[in-house]
Amino acid sequence: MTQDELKQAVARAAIGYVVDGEIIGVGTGSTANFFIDELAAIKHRIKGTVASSEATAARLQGHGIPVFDLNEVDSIAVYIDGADEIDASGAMIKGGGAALTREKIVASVSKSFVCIADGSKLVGTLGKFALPVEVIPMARNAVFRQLAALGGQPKVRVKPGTDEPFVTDNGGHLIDVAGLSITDPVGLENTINGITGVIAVGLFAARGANVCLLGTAEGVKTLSW
Ligand SMILES: O=C(CO)[C@H](O)[C@H](O)COP(=O)(O)O
Repeated sequence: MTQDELKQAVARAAIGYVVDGEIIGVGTGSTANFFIDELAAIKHRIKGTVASSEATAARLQGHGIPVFDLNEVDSIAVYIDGADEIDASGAMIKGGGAALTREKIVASVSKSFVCIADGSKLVGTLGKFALPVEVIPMARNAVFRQLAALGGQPKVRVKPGTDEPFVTDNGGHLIDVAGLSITDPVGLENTINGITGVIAVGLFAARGANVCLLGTAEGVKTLSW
């Protein structure tokens, strides 16, 4: 099976976690896009969605699926999203698609987090994928120096084909930190959250996944915490 077929399989399996009549939180990225396309077929069963990025909102709306502003919503039944890496405890690195801050916000008000990922995303120790950190633009270099002091190799994410910093949906800049071996995900999440100028770090450990639907050649495996 191709990686896209594995992503499609977990996206389809995630439909089983959609709660009828409720608001569903929807993540960002290629796996989440497969999920949105599956959700379109059962859109009449849900009240609507909250999107974790402008791109996700546009895809949902393109399917005629209602998208609510988070400020209009009291609670979200389930949040369904991909990951760049997930470990055996359900801790994740996210933000390869630049949506980490809104993903973290939507996940934080959701009753459960269902991670959908192809099998390549399951790792023993987080950190092979460079850890994204969203920062306030004026603090970019100050945060960069503090991230370097933690032992990684930070790099400012740029707009494709330019030397200009990439700008997120929130107007933030991104620093991707390579070379970290994250043996204490909750501790590192707290440490990076404590750096002034950081908007959010793409470590989802204090609040990790409750379920992971993992696409493998042998079928979709379910991990739960
Ligand atoms: O965190 C994310 C976006 O900010 C995505 O969930 C993550 O990058 C995985 O993407 P994909 O499903 O395309 O592999």
